[in-house]
Amino acid sequence: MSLMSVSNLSVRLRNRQIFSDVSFDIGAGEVVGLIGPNGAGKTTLMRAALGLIEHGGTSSLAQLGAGPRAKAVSWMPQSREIAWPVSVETLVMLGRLPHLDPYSRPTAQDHARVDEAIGWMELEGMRHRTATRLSGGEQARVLIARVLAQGTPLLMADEPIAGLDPANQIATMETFARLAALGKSVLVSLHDLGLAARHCTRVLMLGQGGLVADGPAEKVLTPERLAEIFHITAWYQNTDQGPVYQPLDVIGRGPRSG
Ligand SMILES: Nc1ncnc2c1ncn2[C@@H]1O[C@H](COP(=O)(O)OP(=O)(O)OP(=O)(O)O)[C@@H](O)[C@H]1O
Repeated sequence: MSLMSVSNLSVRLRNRQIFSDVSFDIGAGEVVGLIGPNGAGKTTLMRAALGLIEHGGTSSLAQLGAGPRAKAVSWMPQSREIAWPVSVETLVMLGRLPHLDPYSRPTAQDHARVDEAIGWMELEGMRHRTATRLSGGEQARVLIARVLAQGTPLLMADEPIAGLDPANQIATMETFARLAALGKSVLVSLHDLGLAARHCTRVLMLGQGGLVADGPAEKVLTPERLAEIFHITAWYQNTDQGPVYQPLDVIGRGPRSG
């Protein structure tokens, strides 16, 4: 079953072609990592696929009306601003808005989804704290909980683990894997190639102008592509604890001194 499908997607911004001819499907049970250097167009691709910006080609999500789309996909943008000084619990409940009847209070099911999301992101101890007074990383985890509470089959998140400490980065990627085990899917942009290799079932690599590779990490993260697209070398080993990638050096610049 396809949860999203984009076909020949292209975006032009201010007379500059950001990417073109991007096509892929996401089925149930996938954690898809979207990688690419700064400016490659990861955010633009996700926003176009959601129908938030003008694009060429087709996207199944962009074709939905706002109501059905909010039940099909939850979206965590890169900006982490929390505008209102509400409690963590209230903020996570905002994820239930697409399901709430405007004239009635949240149901037991809404509360159960909020409790589940708070549990997944290990936020129980901060449930009653004011969200705007949390640290940047804590706020990010609350915002992830909000999209989890939305309970959609597909979650799309733009660099959700940026700014999280290593334990919370790993825990968040493991939460995505748990969602996939339940038949949901996640499309997540990230810069950490090691975490992408370890936790994503599939990796989409975006280069200047379009998609350059789509497949399992060990097939996508070849030395040639790391050199050509990311301008780095990396150490790779398939260990008994899974694949390990460690970026080593910038090609053409050599190690930095001082
Ligand atoms: N509103 C806009 N008008 C013009 N150009 C834009 C606009 N938004 C983004 N761009 C350009 O589109 C390109 C892709 O940007 P985008 O934010 O999608 O990249 P990204 O891969 O998400 O980058 P990063 O890893 O730095 O977050 C960049 O060159 C950017 O300058």
